[in-house]
Amino acid sequence: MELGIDLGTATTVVSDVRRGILYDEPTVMLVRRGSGRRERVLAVGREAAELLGRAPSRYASVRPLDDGVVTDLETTRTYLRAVLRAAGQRLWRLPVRAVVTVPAGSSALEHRALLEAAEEAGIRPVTALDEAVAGAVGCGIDPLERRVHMVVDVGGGRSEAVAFCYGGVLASRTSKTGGEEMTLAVARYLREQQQLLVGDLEAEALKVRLASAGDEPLVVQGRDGVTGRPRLATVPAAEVAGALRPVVDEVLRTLVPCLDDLPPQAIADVMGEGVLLFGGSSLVPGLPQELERALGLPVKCADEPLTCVAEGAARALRNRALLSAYGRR
Ligand SMILES: Nc1ncnc2c1ncn2[C@@H]1O[C@H](COP(=O)(O)OP(=O)(O)OP(=O)(O)O)[C@@H](O)[C@H]1O
Repeated sequence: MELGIDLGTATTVVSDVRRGILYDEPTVMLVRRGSGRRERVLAVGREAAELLGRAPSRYASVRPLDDGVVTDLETTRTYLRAVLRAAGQRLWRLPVRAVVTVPAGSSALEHRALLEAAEEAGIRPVTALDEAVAGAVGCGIDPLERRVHMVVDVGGGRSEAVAFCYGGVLASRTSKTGGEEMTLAVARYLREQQQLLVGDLEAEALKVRLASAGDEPLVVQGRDGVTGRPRLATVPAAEVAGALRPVVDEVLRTLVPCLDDLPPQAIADVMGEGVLLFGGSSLVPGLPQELERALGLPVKCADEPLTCVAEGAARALRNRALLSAYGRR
């Protein structure tokens, strides 16, 4: 199997060179931790997310990444094994080689930890590639060109702006703010303005529904903050959007100065071509327009903002020149 693996803070996407997307589920697993015994995985991905808050107390939910970075080697290895099984590796019993993506702002130690966990999970050879470069490849850009390209990736745990050309990164900026902060902002708004307590899953679902709500009010279920009883609330879409605004502003404030590090010719290239935008949180209504205004440059949204990174990583696997220029070992 030749895989591109986008191991994101919120979502893990696995793409196979020939078969396309094999796995696209939340980055979470449910494990049983016994005294002295090894961790046993009860569920991974969507199934684990659905059991959050419902599973018996001897099970623990584990998220292997924090702000896009591996927190624990053993947990990440166990998680990757479970993902490969769910993606059908056991069925085919094929050796796996892969490109795994890492944030451009991750340190050598951080990406080495991910590579080590992947190797221990049986993925060999494995190369790390910046998410921004992989996403660009997934959208049909050739990062080996002389022309400068700039991409903005607004993900779950972090957001990045990266400019690159001719096999090298020219400038990058990282914000440890993304979709998860936006979800927290929605939950805070419901608690403070609507006196409604909701879990992370409900708050995230409300945030995602905003993209298709237009001006229609949104209905959300939770627990009344005063009586503790279940209650439905109808909230104006504009108020939910307003709750997201400070988080979006914070992301833009950190990413836009990436332009300051570029020479004038590079800006001219980006101006001609436009900035490519992807990542799940780029789907927040109005974000592309806000980014365009803040950068003063045209912004193009990826057709597949949630899967282009994994698809690009899988494609990069067969491009030796690209991997020797941008790959990290
Ligand atoms: N329609 C939508 N509107 C708003 N946010 C969305 C939408 N769809 C997905 N998201 C958010 O996108 C985020 C996941 O995006 P993505 O998969 O690009 O991030 P990731 O790769 O998991 O994280 P990171 O790159 O930060 O490690 C989640 O926070 C999710 O709530």
